[in-house]
Amino acid sequence: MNIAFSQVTFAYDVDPIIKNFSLKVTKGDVIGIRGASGSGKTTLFRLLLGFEVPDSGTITFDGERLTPQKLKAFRKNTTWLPQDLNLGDGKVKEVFQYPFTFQANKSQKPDEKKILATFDALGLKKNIWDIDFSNLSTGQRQRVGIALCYLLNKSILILDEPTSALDENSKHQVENLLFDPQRIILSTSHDPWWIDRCTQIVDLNST
Ligand SMILES: Nc1ncnc2c1ncn2[C@@H]1O[C@H](COP(=O)(O)OP(=O)(O)OP(=O)(O)O)[C@@H](O)[C@H]1O
Repeated sequence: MNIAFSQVTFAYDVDPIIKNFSLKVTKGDVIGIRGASGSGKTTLFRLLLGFEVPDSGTITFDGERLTPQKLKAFRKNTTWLPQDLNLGDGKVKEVFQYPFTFQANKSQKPDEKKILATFDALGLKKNIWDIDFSNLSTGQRQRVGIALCYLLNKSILILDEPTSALDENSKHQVENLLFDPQRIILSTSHDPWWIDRCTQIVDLNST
């Protein structure tokens, strides 16, 4: 499994946000993208997921360009965890199940026991099960999102600042749950702890 950006340039308007950007990623890689606010970190993910199209250059998955059909296969293998996850209205026990109702995720549907064991590993208490997702703290929402990433069990993870609201113990749990030699992780992070654990660091300030 591999992903490659080759000489990718992209502008929303006139000035390119991404200029001649190249990156090769293979199974087992944990990519840490850092850069100032507005340097284009989220834009890179949007290009990869096909929400934007490069003005020039190519993005490939397993050596093939991301045509609409290839993109479908790519997204099926991918979970994107945004920095401020919003699972919608409802108690955690309701909204957490929602992604598992999608066709691509049905086979991974966990039972309550497995979900609560994952929550426990991330230091989330059982009582959050009955709390409205929107009433959770930022750090709790982030850990619920990490639990979701773990249980969806996809081979590509796109993580936006995955440890920004976590204490050190929770960070170790994230590493235990998500790092996998069979998986690609693409992340943005300003957290030195996380960056230290990345196999490749991309600095958008210097491109
Ligand atoms: N849909 C859009 N239309 C026009 N400009 C956009 C759009 N989305 C983002 N931009 C601009 O593109 C630049 C890069 O934005 P992007 O969100 O990729 O940065 P970022 O590095 O992820 O920032 P942050 O760390 O603040 O999340 C910014 O100047 C932003 O204003």
